[in-house]
Amino acid sequence: MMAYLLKGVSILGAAPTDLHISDGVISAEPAGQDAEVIDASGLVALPGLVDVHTHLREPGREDAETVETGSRAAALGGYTAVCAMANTSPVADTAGVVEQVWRLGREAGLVDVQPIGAVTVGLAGKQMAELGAMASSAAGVRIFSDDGFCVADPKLMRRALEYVKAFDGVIAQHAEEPRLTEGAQMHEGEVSTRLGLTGWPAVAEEAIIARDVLLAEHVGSRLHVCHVSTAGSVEVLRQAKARGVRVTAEVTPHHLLLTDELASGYDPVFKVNPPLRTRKDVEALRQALLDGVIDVVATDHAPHAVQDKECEWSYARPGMLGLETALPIVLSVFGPKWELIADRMSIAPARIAGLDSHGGDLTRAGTPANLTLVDPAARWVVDPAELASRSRNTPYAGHTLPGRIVATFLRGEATVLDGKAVK
Ligand SMILES: NC(=O)N[C@@H](CC(=O)O)C(=O)O
Ligand SMILES: [Zn+2]
Repeated sequence: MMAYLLKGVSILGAAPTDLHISDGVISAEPAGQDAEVIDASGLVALPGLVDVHTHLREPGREDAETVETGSRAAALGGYTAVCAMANTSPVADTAGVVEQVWRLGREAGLVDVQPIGAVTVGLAGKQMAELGAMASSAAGVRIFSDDGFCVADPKLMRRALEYVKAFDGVIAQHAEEPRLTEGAQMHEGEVSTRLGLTGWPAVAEEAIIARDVLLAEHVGSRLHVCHVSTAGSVEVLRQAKARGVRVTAEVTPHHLLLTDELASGYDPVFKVNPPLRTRKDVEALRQALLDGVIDVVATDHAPHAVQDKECEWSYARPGMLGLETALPIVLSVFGPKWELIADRMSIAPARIAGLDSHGGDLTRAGTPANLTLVDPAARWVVDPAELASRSRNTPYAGHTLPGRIVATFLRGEATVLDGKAVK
């Protein structure tokens, strides 16, 4: 096993120090002659990023992404763990499928791939999937979600919340009241009116979150809200948290930056669920992340094949890439608030997902060496053709972003060095 000496690194923005990695952990002692020395002056070390919402598309849509290509994109983005959403084909609604995804993740060996299990059979919202079997499988599923679809039936949602309580699982809800979003193409507001496109009203998200925090409170179980996108949702969450409801929430980098105005050009790269909202929503989401009302940044990395994205707006699939641009976008929005970034992108998501070996304290000997090195001074231009993802649907093509991932380590082994994936 390789040993590393990161010379002059700044841990979370603190004064430069030497960081030793050996035997897969942070070490107090230099490893000796054999350690590979990395000049880390000017670089910031963060605990490896953890994404609680990634679409890897395998099995079923390997033309858009595979566990391996998505894992590589993740490592290059500074991630050491990703939670793979269940909306694959077949759906990850049995122990067999989640174990398959988990095994493919191990084989790729670039990040820890933690499968998310479906809440309902086939994501159809009718019958509960075998949550217990997925939880006790080799994959050890902790998060369950029908993401892509909402668990709209309140009785099913209640039962699922009750069921996962037994093994401290969590239901991650894609909050969208389907009756309020029929035919929706974008956020309902001034821009949709001008463009003549059917709108996805904010209340379709807020009504489900309001219902679900009440259900979670009633049951005393854990709820996680996926990709929160509106100012009203933030207020519902703020009140629920103040009452002590066991709810956590995520926001995507794109909802922290982009607005519905971008639909005006009819470029489907900006079509996503939930839709890009207004400047007021963006401001509320930023404040909520700072306040901790929103716990984590999650990418909702949603790769799509060219034919599913480079077509007319109404036919295009919703979703955008996220893994390779998440940290730079967060850095561009908040600046070098490293403690905040480490908490919202590593420590809190690791806690939500139950990934105990991630999000650790890099100043403590014995912490598993899951970390990433960022060059905050480096700026780079996003070129979709250069991304490791198998898909090209980044909304940031041509944008100059701050912050380059220089190296990533998974249990002390480099997965990225000099900004390149090692395999
Ligand atoms: N976010 C998206 O627009 N799309 C996701 C599903 C989802 O997260 O809702 C996808 O799987 O493509
Ligand atoms: Zn979703």
